[in-house]
Amino acid sequence: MMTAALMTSEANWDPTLSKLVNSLKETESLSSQQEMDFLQTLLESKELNALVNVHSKVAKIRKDDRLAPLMSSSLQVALEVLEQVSQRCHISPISKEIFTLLQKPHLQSLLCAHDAIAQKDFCPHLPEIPVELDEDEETIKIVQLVKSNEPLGATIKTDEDTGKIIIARIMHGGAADRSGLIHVGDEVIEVNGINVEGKTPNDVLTILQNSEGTIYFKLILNNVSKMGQRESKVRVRAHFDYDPENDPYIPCKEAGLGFVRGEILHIVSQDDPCWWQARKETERTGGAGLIPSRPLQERRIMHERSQKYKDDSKTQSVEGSCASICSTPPSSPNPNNMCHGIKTKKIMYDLDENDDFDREMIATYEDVCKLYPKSGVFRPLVLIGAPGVGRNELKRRLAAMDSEKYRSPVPYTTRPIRHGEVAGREYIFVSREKVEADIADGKFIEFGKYKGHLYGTSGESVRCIINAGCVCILSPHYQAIKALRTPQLKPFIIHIKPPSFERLKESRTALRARSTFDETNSRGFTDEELQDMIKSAERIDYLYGHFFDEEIVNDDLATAFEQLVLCAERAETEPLWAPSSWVH
Ligand SMILES: Nc1ncnc2c1ncn2[C@@H]1O[C@H](COP(=O)(O)OP(=O)(O)OP(=O)(O)O)[C@@H](O)[C@H]1O
Repeated sequence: MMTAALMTSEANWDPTLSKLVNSLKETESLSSQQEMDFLQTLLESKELNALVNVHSKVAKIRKDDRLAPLMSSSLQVALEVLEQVSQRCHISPISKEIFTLLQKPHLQSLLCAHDAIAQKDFCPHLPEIPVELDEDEETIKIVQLVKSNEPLGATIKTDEDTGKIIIARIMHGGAADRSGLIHVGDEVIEVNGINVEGKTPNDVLTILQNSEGTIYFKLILNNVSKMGQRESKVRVRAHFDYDPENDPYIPCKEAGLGFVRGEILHIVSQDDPCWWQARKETERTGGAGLIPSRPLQERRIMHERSQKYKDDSKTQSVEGSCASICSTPPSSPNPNNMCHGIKTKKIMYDLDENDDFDREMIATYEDVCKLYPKSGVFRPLVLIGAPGVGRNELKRRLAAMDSEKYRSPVPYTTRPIRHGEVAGREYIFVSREKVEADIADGKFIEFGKYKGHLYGTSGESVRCIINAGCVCILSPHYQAIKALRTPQLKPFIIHIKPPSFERLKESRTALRARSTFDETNSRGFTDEELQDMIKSAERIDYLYGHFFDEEIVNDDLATAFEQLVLCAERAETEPLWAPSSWVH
């Protein structure tokens, strides 16, 4: 026979398939010749035979205990080891080697593939066989839950079309979720024997609040969404403070999750367009809470701003008086500059509109990932702060501590070279045309104008320092944050803040600080300048607070410097949260 001849000629033909083909002609129940032909073609196909062969081999290998994986989370373990050894890299060469090895993308991909196989992630995930339900037939279920101090972790609402009470959401990890008995979309018919038809969600809530011990729900199951909800892996950094107690629109205050700006949140569900479910990264156990979704929060901010602008236009705000932002020219790395009395001047940055633009930026949540330190490549340290607060003083001290390691780029200027200056030491002296062209090409990370001359720092000079394996320290004008915060530079940004007015005055007087608002640096700060410093710091915090990795209050200089050294060490050795776009 043709079939038998074809099959026996193939050395690796699966015997089960041959048997099936041979038994086909004996099958009388298949009356249709068309069906017989179809089956015969399928069973004789090379593709099916190859698949069956692979399957048999995998099944055989899986029986061999020696090949059983020891664990299915090797990548996770590797990342944990990475985190541990990262703190020891600078003291142990072995740790450093392990650190470099574990960072290799090939090794991580290998572990990832291993885990996928160990978790049998290759098995097909077939959809559940649908239960054939009569259209009119409803599945009614009595669910029994014991009331405790823990909230139920579910919210209800009135269905807009039917007016029935339905389960609106189940909080991840909450009591309802863990019970596995209640699902989104289930219709509530009775609570503790009380029919809820025609009642509002608040009525139902009152019934629940007044119940003691066991609570019975009579539910009509929603057959569509019985599948378990999967947790998303998204982590975000909150760019605003949120307190559910003060939110009149949250569907259920008790289910809300409050947080402050800068906290890292694990978003476990984004199913609802308005209310996400999240957990704090630092509190890994317990149920999730409700937070406003990004689109909802953006709409709220837009609304608040339009209200504020309306009010502002009525009462000419004093804001206008601090619209022009002052800063010193990018200071040179000349070690002589470490002494007081060097030329520090006011520069009027031509970026006032930019400042308004920053105010327009809608900061809600930023997707973040852990950024692991790379040996030999240091993140630039960026010191942001109000003019005169002490950024350059701290920068100079860091460079003085280890001048081989901590370096600042030499700024460019269009002003003529002065007596005693060395080209390339204090400044790189260039023509106005060149600076203007470079600014237009986006080559400067910061620039400003003073007495008709341009000053600026080029991105290239920053990259040179990084590529030389040094830590680049920058103290730019705060508007430079946007240009600096790129996946290429991955800066570690520190806000140097002034202390209270009293402490500011006391500390600056004690060390005979020189005012940077005075061209000749011949006097101390006036009270007004110190007040301006505090106001300016508040403004910087308002505009850019969400971008800061750390904050240092520059009260006692020695303490502030110690904190800066610790920050520098953290940036070098610890895996830290950073925008996802910097990691992927
Ligand atoms: N914690 C402190 N206590 C006392 N004096 C300080 C402190 N920090 C800085 N100073 C002094 O304050 C003055 C201004 O500091 P610095 O030049 O570093 O300010 P800056 O932030 O770089 O200002 P600008 O942006 O205007 O250049 C200097 O004389 C400095 O020595």
